[in-house]
Amino acid sequence: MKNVIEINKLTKYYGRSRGIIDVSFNVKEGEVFGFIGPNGAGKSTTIRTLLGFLHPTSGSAKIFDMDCTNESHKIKMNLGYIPSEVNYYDDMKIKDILQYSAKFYKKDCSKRINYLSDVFEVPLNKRIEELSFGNKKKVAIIQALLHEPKLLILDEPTVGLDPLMQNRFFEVLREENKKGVTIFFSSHILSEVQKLCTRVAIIKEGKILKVEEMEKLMSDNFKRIKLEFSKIEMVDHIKIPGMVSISKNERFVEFLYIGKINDLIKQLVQYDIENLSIEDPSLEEIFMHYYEKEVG
Ligand SMILES: Nc1ncnc2c1ncn2[C@@H]1O[C@H](COP(=O)(O)OP(=O)(O)OP(=O)(O)O)[C@@H](O)[C@H]1O
Repeated sequence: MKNVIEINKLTKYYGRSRGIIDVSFNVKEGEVFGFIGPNGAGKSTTIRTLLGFLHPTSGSAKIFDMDCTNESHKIKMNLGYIPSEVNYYDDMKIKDILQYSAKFYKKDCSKRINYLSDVFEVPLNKRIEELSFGNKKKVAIIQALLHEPKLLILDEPTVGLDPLMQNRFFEVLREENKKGVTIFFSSHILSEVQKLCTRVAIIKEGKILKVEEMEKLMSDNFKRIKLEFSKIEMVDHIKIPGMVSISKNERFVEFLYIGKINDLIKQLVQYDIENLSIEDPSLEEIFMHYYEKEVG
């Protein structure tokens, strides 16, 4: 499978302050790739460099094998971008904004505009100033999709959408992905990333901490263990190497376990346990774990 996005040692300094340092990863054709990190980690800097809005200090970024700085215009013919914040001229009608956008791609997008405005219930004849924040976001979504791009770069795309519209948006993304569209999905909402993405990059303080298949990230990581003891006194005696984030409540103990399940079971036989459950943690927990590990 060929790479749609190739980022190689990408570094961006804003004057003396760090944006991103030595960021390298690839996104393959047809992937739904998640990009996650805490505030100020460098997600927007990476995205803005991909879009040609920022020039890198060093390193390179390519989309469709074209340089993101020098060939941005050509790249954009096949790229759809949803920004986290949307700004439009207030007095323009939605249909005029969308038709104006469509002209850039030199193709007739009217059918697609009508289809998408039906899906997202966008009133094409209204002016921007009449719209709520969420409805403006929907206009940005249509704008990103109207020319049927091969790559979608999404920066916090669901912020402002109500749950119904979020679901519709995900349905549309799945449809697009089935048609072969590659999706680069940057989000703070980790449950969304977990639901949608097949691979994920974690960025922190400008550097990539990990690039991993979602399934592997979820299964190779720690597990969430829940134990129920027969007697409340036993709860205080539980001590197993590899247990972290422990919480105790009456006869119940919950913790995250890092290590081999076999080793855990060997340790558990010494306790009188009534019930046991082993679950995969959420992406949120994994993310917090990486974050805490780095900080601590
Ligand atoms: N225009 C700028 N001038 C100076 N520093 C900047 C500028 N834009 C971003 N930075 C710095 O670059 C670093 C990365 O910021 P960036 O906006 O890329 O992070 P982010 O991961 O998108 O954060 P958030 O999730 O809060 O949007 C931060 O330390 C930020 O302060």
